Amino acid sequence: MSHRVLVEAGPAAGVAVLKFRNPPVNALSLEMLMELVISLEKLENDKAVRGIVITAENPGIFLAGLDLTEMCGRNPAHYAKYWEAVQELWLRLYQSSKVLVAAINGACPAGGCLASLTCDYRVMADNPKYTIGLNETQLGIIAPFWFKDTLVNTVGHRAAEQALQLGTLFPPAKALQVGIVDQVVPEEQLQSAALSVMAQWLAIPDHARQLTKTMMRKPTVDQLVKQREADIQSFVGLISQDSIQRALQTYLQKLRQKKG
Ligand SMILES: CCCCCCCCC/C=C/C(=O)SCCNC(=O)CCNC(=O)[C@H](O)C(C)(C)COP(=O)(O)OP(=O)(O)OC[C@H]1O[C@@H](n2cnc3c(N)ncnc32)[C@H](O)[C@@H]1OP(=O)(O)O
Repeated sequence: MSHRVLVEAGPAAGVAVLKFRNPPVNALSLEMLMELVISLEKLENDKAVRGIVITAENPGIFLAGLDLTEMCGRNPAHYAKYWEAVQELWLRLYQSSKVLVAAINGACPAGGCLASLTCDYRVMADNPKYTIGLNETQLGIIAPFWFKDTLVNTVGHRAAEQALQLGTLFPPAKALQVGIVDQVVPEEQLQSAALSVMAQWLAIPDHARQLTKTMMRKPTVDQLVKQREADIQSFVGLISQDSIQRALQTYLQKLRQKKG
């Protein structure tokens, strides 16, 4: 049974809705990653499902990204296991044969942004409190090459370079301008807008759309597939460094103090 991921039949035939529900912030813990991978595998094998809307159960936070506590103060074996799960989720999402539409109803930093970038289309709620982007540099860490490639494939090289170096978190209107999201709609219309876009994509014959998607994405996927183990080792090496651990601890501390 999945606790952190809710899968519901959508209101339209052939559409499922996958909802994140991992309080307080929908961080991608190891358990959450594993549950997502299992849910996606089930959906992938379900012939009745042609499209998946991905959203958060509770508006406010779409996905807070990777769980920082999985990357702090753990041992190398844990880091390796965690990173393999992050890779696995990206591979499942990016290679999904289904139409994926992200209905972004909250904050969407780093790993959250990455997850939405694997979708075929992103609709974001027009709430200035919500931001989206790969903000890794702001944490003193570096987005791995396949995070970078996913962004480049979406917004182009120049916009990706600037966004990545600055670790920019874009509010909705700016995100639309840069092309990180495809559409911004009033918050109360988010789900209906996502479903209406889904209907447009589902009007295309599956096999033609799927082969086209594979053609577009395969070179990026192959880059990771051919060096998965090296990518894990590189992550473990970097994340274990004292300076990186200190940077992450400081960032977590800042998040916690923000409240007091
Ligand atoms: C060179 C080397 C390269 C090595 C290569 C490294 C590559 C790694 C790539 C990394 C990818 C990532 O996704 S890194 C993660 C990036 N994520 C972020 O920067 C998001 C940080 N979070 C936020 O901005 C905010 O929390 C936000 C999501 C907007 C929600 O704000 P709110 O005010 O509603 O809630 P908060 O009070 O801030 O948070 C509630 C609690 O959740 C915790 N929390 C928040 N985000 C968390 C997170 N991602 N992981 C764990 N815990 C988190 C807070 O600490 C609080 O804990 P308590 O105080 O204890 O209750």
